[in-house]
Amino acid sequence: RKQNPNNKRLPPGPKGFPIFGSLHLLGQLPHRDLHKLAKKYGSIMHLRLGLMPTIVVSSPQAAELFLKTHDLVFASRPPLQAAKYISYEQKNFTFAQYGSYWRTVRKICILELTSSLKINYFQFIRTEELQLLIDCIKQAARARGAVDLSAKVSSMSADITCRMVFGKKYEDEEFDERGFKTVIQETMALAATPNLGDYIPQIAGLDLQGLTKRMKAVAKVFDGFFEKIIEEHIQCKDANRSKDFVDVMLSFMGSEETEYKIEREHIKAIILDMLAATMDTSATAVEWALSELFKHPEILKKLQKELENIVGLDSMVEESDLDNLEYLDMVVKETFRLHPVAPLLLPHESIEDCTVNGFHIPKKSRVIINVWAIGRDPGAWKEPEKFFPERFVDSNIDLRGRDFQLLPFGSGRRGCPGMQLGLTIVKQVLAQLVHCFDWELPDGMLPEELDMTEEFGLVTPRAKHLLAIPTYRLNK
Ligand code: HEM
Repeated sequence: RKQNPNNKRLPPGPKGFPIFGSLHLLGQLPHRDLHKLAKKYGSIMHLRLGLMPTIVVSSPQAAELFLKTHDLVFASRPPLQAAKYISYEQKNFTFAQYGSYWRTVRKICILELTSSLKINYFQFIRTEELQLLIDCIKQAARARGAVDLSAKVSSMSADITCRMVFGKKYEDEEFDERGFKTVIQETMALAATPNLGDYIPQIAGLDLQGLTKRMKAVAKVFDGFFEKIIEEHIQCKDANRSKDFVDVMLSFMGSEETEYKIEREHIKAIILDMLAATMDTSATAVEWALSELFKHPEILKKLQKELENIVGLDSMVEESDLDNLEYLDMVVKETFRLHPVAPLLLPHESIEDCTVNGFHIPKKSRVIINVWAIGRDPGAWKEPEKFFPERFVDSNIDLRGRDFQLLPFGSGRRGCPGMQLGLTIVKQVLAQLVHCFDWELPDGMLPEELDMTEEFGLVTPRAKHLLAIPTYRLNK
């Protein structure tokens, strides 16, 4: 039983070494390491990572205590090095500390980007970009060539995001010689790499891992790009151009309307947030769903049958069909259960001391919700390792954060504000790819041979890109 200096009972957990604590217990896939540790120490576990008290939550019941019962106490974010160097000293929204700035920005973003009204308004962008992807895959089908689905879906997702946020697409070269997608991915990877400076702040300045240097380099690329976009928006005199997210954010610049004066740096930080939050998340979910379907051809067939019955082989899937596709909904839920896009959500931080389940949780503890482990909790799920969408037949469990055994979008105050938009993109893209094409793995690979290794990051995609050969299957 661990005690803190005031004799209050901390949750159980490994003892750890002086200074480094239990950092050595985390490897390449921390969600799996933490899952193993939770099996030994319990669903509310205390670790010291470096000098930082960290609480790891690994069951639906425990998640409910942190994200619902005591939601307000755990609604802040820790000050991470990545937010400092990449997100303009934490001026962004995703990593903002709990308080009125975060509240204001959250309100603006929901109103301008993720409300039902805006989701409907942006529908034409999703339809056009998805059509381009389907046309490109049709060409590959004619040539009997393999398609890099990971690359194609994520580049389409980047184009959708750019059009919603900036009002237009940018060519990769306009951004940086490495391309948009690569730099965003490097940024996400940098943000997710355990940074000694986050755990032992006293040595952050030494940059022992060279991460600060790399973060400053990507931040410079983004800054140049955002400056260009902001200038383009300010200079544009076309009165007929419809307003995009950047225009809206610019209209708040310098305004006294909000409690905080929103400056150029805030806007750049928030734009980056929106790009990072939208681009990779939906594409990664589609990539995992397709991987599971290719691994389970009978489930793929069943989904195609549903699409045939509801949509028919004479037409493509419309967004208005999505509500009628029950099996698609189950496939998406099952994918999120086994492959939550952000397996540890984003880190939360406690605003004050709190007692949870009899355990003392000190102020400024970092709280990690291991939704990857929760999706595999044998107390909540039968045969948890099995990909089995039918488990959702006659079940009310949904993805909205009310059912704590399935939390791919988090829950409570810090839950994902883009869930509806993300789900619409994931379902529509997945349904269209499965409806328009039959798929075969390349080089005679058998479904069971498909590699499912993950690459951990804030967003955790497949380690190896997903390749498959399409055959067009619609009548026209
Ligand atoms: C499939 C798609 C998506 C998934 C799986 C996803 C998942 C998540 C998760 C797990 C969190 C962290 C929740 C927490 O820390 O408790 C989050 C936060 C967030 N998401 Fe999403 N997301 C998706 C799409 C989007 C989209 C399309 C947007 C739109 C702009 C968005 C914007 C955000 C923002 C701004 C936050 C930070 C919220 C805050 O700190 O208050 N997400 N998302």
